[in-house]
Amino acid sequence: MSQKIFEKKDVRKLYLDEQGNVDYAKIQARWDELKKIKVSLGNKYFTQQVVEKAKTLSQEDQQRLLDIMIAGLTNDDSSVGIAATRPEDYDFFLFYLEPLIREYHKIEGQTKQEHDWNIPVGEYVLTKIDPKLEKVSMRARVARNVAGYNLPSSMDKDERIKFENQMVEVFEKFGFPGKYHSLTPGHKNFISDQEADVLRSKHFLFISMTHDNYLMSNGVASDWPYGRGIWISEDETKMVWVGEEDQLRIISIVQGNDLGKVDQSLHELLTGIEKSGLKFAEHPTYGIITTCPTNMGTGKRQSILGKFPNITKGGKDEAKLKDIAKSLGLQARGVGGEHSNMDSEGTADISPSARFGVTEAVVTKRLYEGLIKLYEIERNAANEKERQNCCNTF
Ligand SMILES: Nc1ncnc2c1ncn2[C@@H]1O[C@H](COP(=O)(O)OP(=O)(O)OP(=O)(O)O)[C@@H](O)[C@H]1O
Repeated sequence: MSQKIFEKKDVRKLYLDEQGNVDYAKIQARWDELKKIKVSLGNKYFTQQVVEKAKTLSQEDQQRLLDIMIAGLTNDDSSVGIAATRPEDYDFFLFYLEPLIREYHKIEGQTKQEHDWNIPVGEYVLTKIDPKLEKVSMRARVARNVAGYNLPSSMDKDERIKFENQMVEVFEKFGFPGKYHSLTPGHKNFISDQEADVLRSKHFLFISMTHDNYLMSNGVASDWPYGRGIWISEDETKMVWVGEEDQLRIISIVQGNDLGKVDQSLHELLTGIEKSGLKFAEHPTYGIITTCPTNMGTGKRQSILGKFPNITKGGKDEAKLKDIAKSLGLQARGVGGEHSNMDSEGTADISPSARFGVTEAVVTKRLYEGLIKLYEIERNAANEKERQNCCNTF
């Protein structure tokens, strides 16, 4: 089922009865089928108790619950499979979502998300790890959604366009020199496919969402490319994605070696957007509200693009780097982000995995401390290779 691209409007019909009401028998049959392939968290926590509680809700709310888990029902390889439809889902459907969020983020007890952007500049300097790390591509992003709007999975075309236009007004007034580039046909800032591809080749703009069966089936990619675009600062270090998995992805990319500088740049941009009057959706316990519950907490992901030719054996053994990174609390992705490959130099996007229960400052600290260990393992792998080459010559 996950091989072809399915649209939300078609997929959801599979789980409705003849009257157009949610059909729990059909949902359960599909979850049972998937249990033989892979058990996503959405599947695991769709218990009989959840079904009983769901049946007490209005039909409209039952359909919202179906929409929340529809990507998990559609995709055989789903690990979580959940996308919230509105910020309120994290209260209204907590009877289903809470255990799932707690398991994913390994939350024990009464942990509550705290924020701290107090990141020292000059402390997390990559050349202290290795003098060769003079000019590294460093990126940090936060996900944000604006209170009062639906989340991208349930926005309709008009709402997407309205949101984009509200953001254009913010960009025109918020004081950072830069330009908004829109993918919306007919928009005053419209850019062609070729111009969009240039921005993608620089790692600035997101790829078309219509090839992603998760984003298509849960509706995040609906109405593509309406309401989508990117604002980029004049010096190309700050950017804002509009209309991707979250309404906003606020990003900084800096070439250098001080991790604190990319945070400083990101925080300036975030504060500038906040000052424009936008109020971001936030949960009192789970922090920043994001479409996917895996990003809840800080909503922050911070990475560097690093080369690990020895661990990966020239990019051929990506799994080894991924396993080592995981053991250090880090995630290794390919050069083009999630689901992409590393290159022949073993270039990977390395970021800390934790999103919830750590502050923004701790994310940076974790990245730095993880990199100290990862580069040590890379050096050891290089030494080992040299030793073997040397022995082989005798
Ligand atoms: N340190 C970095 N320097 C430059 N570009 C980067 C860096 N890290 C990631 N990127 C680029 O950012 C883009 C987005 O990556 P990706 O979609 O994996 O992550 P994301 O925006 O954090 O969202 P998500 O985690 O939801 O997938 C990709 O093009 C990726 O290559």
